[in-house]
Amino acid sequence: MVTTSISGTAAAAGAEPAHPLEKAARGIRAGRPRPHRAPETAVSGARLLLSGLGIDLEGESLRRTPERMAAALAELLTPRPFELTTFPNDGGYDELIVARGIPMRSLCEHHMLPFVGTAHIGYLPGERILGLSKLARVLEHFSHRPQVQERLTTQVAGWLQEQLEPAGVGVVIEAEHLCMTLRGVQAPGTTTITSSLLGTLRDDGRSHAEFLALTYRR
Ligand SMILES: Nc1nc2c(ncn2[C@@H]2O[C@H](COP(=O)(O)OP(=O)(O)OP(=O)(O)O)[C@@H](O)[C@H]2O)c(=O)[nH]1
Ligand SMILES: [Zn+2]
Repeated sequence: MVTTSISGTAAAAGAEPAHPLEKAARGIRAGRPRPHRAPETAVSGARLLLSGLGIDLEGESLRRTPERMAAALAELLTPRPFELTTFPNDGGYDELIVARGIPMRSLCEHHMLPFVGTAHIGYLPGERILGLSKLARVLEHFSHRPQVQERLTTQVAGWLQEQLEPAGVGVVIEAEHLCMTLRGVQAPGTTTITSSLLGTLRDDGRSHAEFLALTYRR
């Protein structure tokens, strides 16, 4: 079973906005808890960072921006808990199971900017098969932390191999790193492809080729 490893803490409430429409919107939202709150130290840090960059935080629109910014980052760094549901492989299914095109987003640990793309995750089953949604949940679990794409790819593959004990596992991720396309070298359109193949998918030529053919099909 996988459980949440990071949890947000309550941030200080922002000043009550003056505009009646905004008050009404807050009233509508009041029935449900804000999904993510960042610690006050993170809110203070965001305020300091923005001020240091010369951004004027006075005024209704920007007054709560440090709180929102810290909460947004907390959201991106907090995986949702889930249970790993598996079933007996009663039918003796022994071909590949591949979830293609799973959307992924994570934060590059060097710049704390998003990298965004798709993942293809598959395995060759052993004694048990996995609830299909769990392939996407495992990806989300390892995406919600400061990451590099290579580590994310190997963590997802390694974890599935360890927990499910299949005959083989394959993970391919293709992502755009905003730190590379929006800033710095500014190479728009560049995507990075990483892969991790374990067990039969690594060692057996036919399985290896079949997995890559399935994942690279457009
Ligand atoms: N290997 C790897 N590198 C990454 C990943 N995400 C970002 N990077 C790179 O991390 C490197 C950090 O390099 P630095 O030279 O310290 O940072 P920088 O001065 O901002 O570099 P530029 O991005 O080239 O402007 C950059 O080359 C990024 O492209 C990733 O997932 N994997
Ligand atoms: Zn980066």
